[in-house]
Amino acid sequence: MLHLDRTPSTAGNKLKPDKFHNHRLRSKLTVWSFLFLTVFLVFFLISPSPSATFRGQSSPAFGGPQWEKQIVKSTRPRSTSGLTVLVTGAAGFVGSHVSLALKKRGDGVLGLDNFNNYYETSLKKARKGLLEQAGVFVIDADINDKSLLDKIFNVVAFTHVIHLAAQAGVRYAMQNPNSYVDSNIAGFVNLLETCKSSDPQPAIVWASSSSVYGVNKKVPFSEKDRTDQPASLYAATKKAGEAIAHAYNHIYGLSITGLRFFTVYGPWGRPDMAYFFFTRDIIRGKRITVYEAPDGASVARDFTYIDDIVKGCLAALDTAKKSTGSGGKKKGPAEFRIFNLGNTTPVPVSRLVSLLEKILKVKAETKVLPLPRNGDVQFTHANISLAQRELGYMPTTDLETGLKKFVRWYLSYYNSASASPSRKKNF
Ligand SMILES: O=C(O)[C@H]1O[C@H](OP(=O)(O)OP(=O)(O)OC[C@H]2O[C@@H](n3ccc(=O)[nH]c3=O)[C@H](O)[C@@H]2O)[C@H](O)[C@@H](O)[C@@H]1O
Repeated sequence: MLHLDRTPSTAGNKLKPDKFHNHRLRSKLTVWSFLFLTVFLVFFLISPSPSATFRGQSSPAFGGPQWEKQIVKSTRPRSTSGLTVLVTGAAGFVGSHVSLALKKRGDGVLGLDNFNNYYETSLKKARKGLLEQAGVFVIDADINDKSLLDKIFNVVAFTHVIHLAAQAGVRYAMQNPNSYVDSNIAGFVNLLETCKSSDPQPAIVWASSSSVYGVNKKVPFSEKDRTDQPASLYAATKKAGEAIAHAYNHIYGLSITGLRFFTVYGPWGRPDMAYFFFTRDIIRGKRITVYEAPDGASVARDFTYIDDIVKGCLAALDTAKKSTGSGGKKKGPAEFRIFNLGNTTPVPVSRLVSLLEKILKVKAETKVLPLPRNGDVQFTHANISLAQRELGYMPTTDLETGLKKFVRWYLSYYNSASASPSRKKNF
């Protein structure tokens, strides 16, 4: 309040110069504030937002001679007839198995994975550990990072790309729809953009899904059946992927093979899948929810064991014809294929539960609920005659045998995980 006391009580001539001075000061301040705001706005507009960083900016950590050396070493095939393959989603379930199988038979392999936290990242890191032991270098990056992809393709002339990076899971799409669009559509387009511009263009094999058959009633599902009735956003993005793949094949001469996987399970699997969390919950004595169809009919899946899927993936790579274009220009028609990779023996979910009870020797606490409208379909069943004919694909593992292998892995992985930090068991 003291300053108020010092204010002249009467206005007079003495006030005039002050008034003038104050006015100039105010204009100066206005100009400077305006300049400051402009600079701030310009800076704000040109600096990348967090989502832009996710969608396309390259991390400065990538690059340099040491990094390139690791890539070259990892992608060098053992013999001149070997493939040079980029595996996206390499720290994922199918990706890690496929990467190891390729490396084991002598192909050159580079892995790419964004290690997102859709499920426990420690499991993804453990898979990466196995790949590193086998000599596969895995880059921690997103398929939406265009400049990173371009950098990798500048270092290596890939003969093949197997694209397994995706946002998986049918039910999670209701919680996080954008994640499906980012990975399964935007990310796929980004990868195809790099592939189409590269010289030579690689042949591409990628993971579609049995879910594209949606609410179809005719079984077994054949590649010729309609796929325009998806029951989940996940299925819709996989169907969109198939359409996008066709466009890139048509315009740029990319050789593309889509594989419709049917509920793949096995060791090093995905914790978001029913067989995996049923096992965990049964062991812990936690109640599991088993869905049944509204009319009391069973809900069934054509569960397919991981080793069978890996054989299908390798056969798809080996039989893929070369892309015909180069540097973004088509030079002739290129191969476009789609195959079902299933087991051909649908099993009710109730049977999955009783098999787990038998293997674990624990009675499951179950709650039966009608199949909710959350993206799940009532049944899947693959007709695999096309894959049989063209790829020599023949699944050999029934659900009980596969689940035994899964449970053995599960117990050893999680027991040793709690006992020691190193979980370097072999596949
Ligand atoms: O075939 C495919 O393409 C898809 O297979 C699986 O999807 P899904 O077959 O639904 O596998 P789970 O989520 O493991 O469900 C298996 C079965 O268990 C049932 N379920 C699931 C969860 C639950 O709490 N209770 C239950 O009975 C489901 O209705 C379904 O019939 C994968 O999660 C998808 O990523 C993949 O694309």
